[in-house]
Amino acid sequence: MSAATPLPQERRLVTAIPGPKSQELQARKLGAVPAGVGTTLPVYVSRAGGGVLEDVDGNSLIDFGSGIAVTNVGNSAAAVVARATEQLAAFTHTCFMVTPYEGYVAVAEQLNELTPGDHDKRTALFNSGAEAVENAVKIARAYTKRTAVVVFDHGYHGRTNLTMGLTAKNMPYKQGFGPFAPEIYRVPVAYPYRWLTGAENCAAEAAAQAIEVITKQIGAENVAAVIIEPIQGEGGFIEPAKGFLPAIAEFAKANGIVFVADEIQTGFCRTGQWFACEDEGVVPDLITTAKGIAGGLPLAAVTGRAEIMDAAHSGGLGGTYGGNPVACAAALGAIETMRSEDLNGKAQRIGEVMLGRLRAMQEKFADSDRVRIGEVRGRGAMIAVELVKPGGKEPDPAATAAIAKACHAEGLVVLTAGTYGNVLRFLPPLVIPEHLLAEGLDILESAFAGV
Ligand SMILES: Cc1ncc(COP(=O)(O)O)c(CNCCCC(=O)O)c1O
Repeated sequence: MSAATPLPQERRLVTAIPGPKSQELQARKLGAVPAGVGTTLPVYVSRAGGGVLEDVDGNSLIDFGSGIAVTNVGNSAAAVVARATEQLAAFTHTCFMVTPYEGYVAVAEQLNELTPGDHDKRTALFNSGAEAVENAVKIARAYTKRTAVVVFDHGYHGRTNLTMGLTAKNMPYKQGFGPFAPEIYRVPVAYPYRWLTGAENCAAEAAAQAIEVITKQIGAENVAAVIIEPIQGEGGFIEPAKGFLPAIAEFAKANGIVFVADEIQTGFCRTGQWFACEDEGVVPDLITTAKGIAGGLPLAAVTGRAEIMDAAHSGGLGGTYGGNPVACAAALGAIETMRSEDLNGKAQRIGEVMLGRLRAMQEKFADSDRVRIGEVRGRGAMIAVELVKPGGKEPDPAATAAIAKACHAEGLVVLTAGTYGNVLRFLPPLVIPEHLLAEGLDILESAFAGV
């Protein structure tokens, strides 16, 4: 079948998962790729689109992962393919720092318009999320002439040396790869489910603790930037208690600290809004984006207040491939799709369906003597369940892994997350048909029952 043939939106298992051809390819991978490049599910994909991934053995799997929150518009979305194909045939690379091209400027204009705040903005494009975060730090330091960077418990920001230092969880991201950059400081985050005095005062108490660390241990006048995910992704889809983000943003503003929202996982309609900061009306000084930006092509960005972005001297920002023309064309196609298909509305609907079913499952398994759903949380199509052992809040990473494995065997691609490895996260493409969403949740419920 040609790539243009639409994929049947169905779960179809014709072999065990993974099938024989995938197993052959996995054997080749082990002989060609280092073990450090892990694999969640060694199923080798041949085609993908809508809410499914087709593998080399002819199986069709339901996708609750979107390649880790990337294919929001669906794999090979029509507008992405059309624009990227046209660009591929025109030119593939000139280096925007050498001889520029309109696509980069057009993407920057879109991001300046779409991101929160109606102030004058500028956008610089890069290739990966970590690269965007690295550059947000450079820009904040250039603007403030300060060096300290504040990040939060459970935060994740990348795998480069600086972003490993910004990331909280040691394994698998940091172990053995130090030393890490200096001038990085970690403070508490308002994690309602695990806040020791309960969720009610979590936001105020966590903000007070974070601000005390900044003022008493670092010196607010020494801090260039605070960097926070509006919903912490790899840390376990932690929604900071309402009020926490505005309190941190307000403190930053009052102390000349650049407030950086890392929306690499939450951005581009994933949470039912263009950007998750909108939920509490927070307007960041800088925002980092990637993942959903270009329908799967590698592109990342720092967008922010013009006076801050312009603090970096001419030639201080860049890189060979930053804002590659094909990736920019794909991004324009992705953003066009987000608008034309109302993907914010679709994400909100996915959230309604998933939260309803998962809360019913939480009730159904409330008395299980094997595993329980400690919390159902998230917004839009960024939903998760935190799994705990019966009788309390002790994380249950083993049950989490077992349930994910059972889902994989039944042709449902799900991902885990969390500092304690006890979070099942759900990131379906925003274009997933509702019947596949329902079927995926049925598979999940069966996996819970059988753990
Ligand atoms: C908030 C947030 N900031 C930064 C990043 C980093 O983005 P890159 O494009 O992976 O560099 C992420 C990437 N998250 C998925 C990492 C997967 C893995 O490497 O195991 C993120 O979620």
